[in-house]
Amino acid sequence: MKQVVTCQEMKFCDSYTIERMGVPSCVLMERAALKVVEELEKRFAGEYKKQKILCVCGSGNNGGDGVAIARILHQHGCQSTIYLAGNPDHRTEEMQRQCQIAANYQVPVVNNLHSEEYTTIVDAIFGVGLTREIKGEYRDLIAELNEMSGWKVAVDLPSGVDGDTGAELGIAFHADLTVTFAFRKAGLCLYPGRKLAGQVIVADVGIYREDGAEPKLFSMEKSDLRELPEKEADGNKGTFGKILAVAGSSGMCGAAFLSASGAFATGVGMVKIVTPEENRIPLQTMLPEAMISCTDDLEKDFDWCDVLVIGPGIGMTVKAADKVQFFLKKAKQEKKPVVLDADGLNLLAENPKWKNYLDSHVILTPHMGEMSRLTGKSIRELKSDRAGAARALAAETGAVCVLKDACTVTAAPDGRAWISLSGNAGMATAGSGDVLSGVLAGMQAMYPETPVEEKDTGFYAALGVLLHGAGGDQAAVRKGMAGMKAGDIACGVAEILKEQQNF
Ligand SMILES: NC(=O)C1=CN([C@@H]2O[C@H](COP(=O)(O)OP(=O)(O)OC[C@H]3O[C@@H](n4cnc5c(N)ncnc54)[C@H](OP(=O)(O)O)[C@@H]3O)[C@@H](O)[C@H]2O)[C@@H](O)CC1
Ligand SMILES: [K+]
Repeated sequence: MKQVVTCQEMKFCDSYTIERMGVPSCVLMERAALKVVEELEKRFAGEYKKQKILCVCGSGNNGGDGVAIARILHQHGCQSTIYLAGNPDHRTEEMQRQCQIAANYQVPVVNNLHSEEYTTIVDAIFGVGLTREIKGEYRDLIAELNEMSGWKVAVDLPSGVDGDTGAELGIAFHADLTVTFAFRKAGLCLYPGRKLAGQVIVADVGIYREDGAEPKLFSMEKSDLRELPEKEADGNKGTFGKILAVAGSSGMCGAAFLSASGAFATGVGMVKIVTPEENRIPLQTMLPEAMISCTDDLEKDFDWCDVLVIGPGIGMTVKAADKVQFFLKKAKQEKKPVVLDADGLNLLAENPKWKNYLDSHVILTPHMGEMSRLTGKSIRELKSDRAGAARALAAETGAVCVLKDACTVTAAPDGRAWISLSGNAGMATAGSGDVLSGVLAGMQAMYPETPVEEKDTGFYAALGVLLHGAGGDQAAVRKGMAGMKAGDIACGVAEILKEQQNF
C-alpha cells in the first residue's frame, strides 16, 4: 500500500522539506532531474550519442526540472535541446537559475519544434502547479508534441492532467513514461490521467511528509495482497465464515450464483442464499455447495450468518424492499458487516430514510449509474472526481463506499480512501459486480478473531476490491480480456489466493 497525494499535499511536502528541514530547493530539483535522467538512460542502453532529446519546459519549477534534465543529458554526451514555453517574465526563481546554468554549459535552445527529428520528447511544461484549463499557445504546443514521433516522457505529471482527479484539463500530453517525485499523485491513479501517464515510476528525491502527518489516500497493487491473513490450520467451516447472500428474484438466479461463487472463492466456510423458491433447483444444480433458504424465517437466517450480502438480482418489488429493510435494520443492531449491492442500492435510493440503518460496517458498492441515483449527481460530474465522490458518500452516510469504475475507489467514513491499481477492461462484463459483492463479504469473514469494533471494514473492503481486480487480471491471462466472463473472475480470485497462500 503506497501513499498517494494531492497537488496541494505535495506542495506542502515540498515546502516542509525546503523551509522546515532546510534542504535547498535547488538540491531537490537536481535530484529530481537526476532521477529522470537515470530512467531515460536505462532505455538509451549506453548509446548516448545517438539520442536526440527535446526537453519542453514551462515557466514554473516543472520547467526548471526540464532544463536541468537537458543540461545533465548534455553533459553525458546526448544531443539534448531545450524549448522554452510561456512568458519569460513569469519564470520562477528556480527556473531562472536553471536557465542560467544551462546557458553556462551552452546547452542548445531551439525556438522551432520541428527543426529536428527527436528520439525522445520530455514534457516539463506543467507539474503540480497546473491550476486551470489549458488554452491558446500551450494547447497548440501540447497538441503538436502529441503528433510528434519519439518516446514521450513526462516529468512529475503529464502536462494537462489534473494531479488530483486525473481529469484532462482541455488537452494533455500523452506519455509513455511518467517519472513522478516522492509520491504518486492521485491523478496518476485515476482515469484518464492513469492512461495518459503510461508507465509510472515514483522516484525518491528526498521529499518526505511531515512527521506525524496522517496520510489519507493510498494506492493498492497486487503485492499488497500479502497483507491477507493466512487460513488457520485448525479452523473449520464454522470459523471460516458464514455468508448470507440475500440475492435473486423469481426466475433470476444468475446474480445470486455469481455472488455466492465470489464468496466461496475467498475461502469462506459456508454460503446460504436467501432467494425465492423458483431459484432453488437451478441454484442447487449449479452450486450444490451453497445452502438455499426459501422460507420467510428471516430472523433465523440472520442469526445464522456472520456477514451479509444484500441486493444482487433481488429486483425492486415491495417484498424485496421489506427484506432489505429487515436485514439492514438487524445488521445495524447486531453490528454484522453488510455488503449492500445492486438493487439493494437502488432501493436505498428510493428510501432515503434507510440511510439511518447504515453504519461503518456497511459497504455500499455502487457503479456510476447507482451512484448517480443515490446522490442525484450526474455521471459526468461523478467521473470528474471519483475519489471525491466516494469520500463524500462515505462521509454523508457513515458507511464504506466502493465506487466501481475502471479504477475503483474505496472510501471509509473517517476520510481514508484507497485506489485499486489492479483489474482490466475485460472485467466490464455482466455479473462482475455480483462476484465482487461475494468477494467483499468473504474478506470481512477473513478476520474472525478481530472484535467487531476493531474491524477495519474500509481497509478490508479495499483489499477485497484489489483481490477481485487481481482475479480479473488472472482471468484475462487465461481467457483473454474479450473472452473472460464473470465466473472466470471468481476462479481467478481463487487462483490468486492459492498463489498468495501457497496452496
Ligand atoms: N518546489 C520544489 O522545489 C520542487 C519542485 N519540483 C517540480 O516543480 C513542480 C511544481 O512547480 P510549480 O509549483 O512551479 O508549478 P508548475 O507545475 O511548474 O506550473 C506552474 C506554472 O504554470 C502556470 N500555469 C498553471 N496552469 C496553467 C494553465 N492552465 N495555463 C497556463 N499556465 C498555467 C502557472 O502560472 P500562473 O498560474 O502563475 O499564471 C505557473 O507559472 C513539480 O511538479 C515538480 O516537477 C521538483 O523539482 C522538486 C522540487
Ligand atoms: K510535466
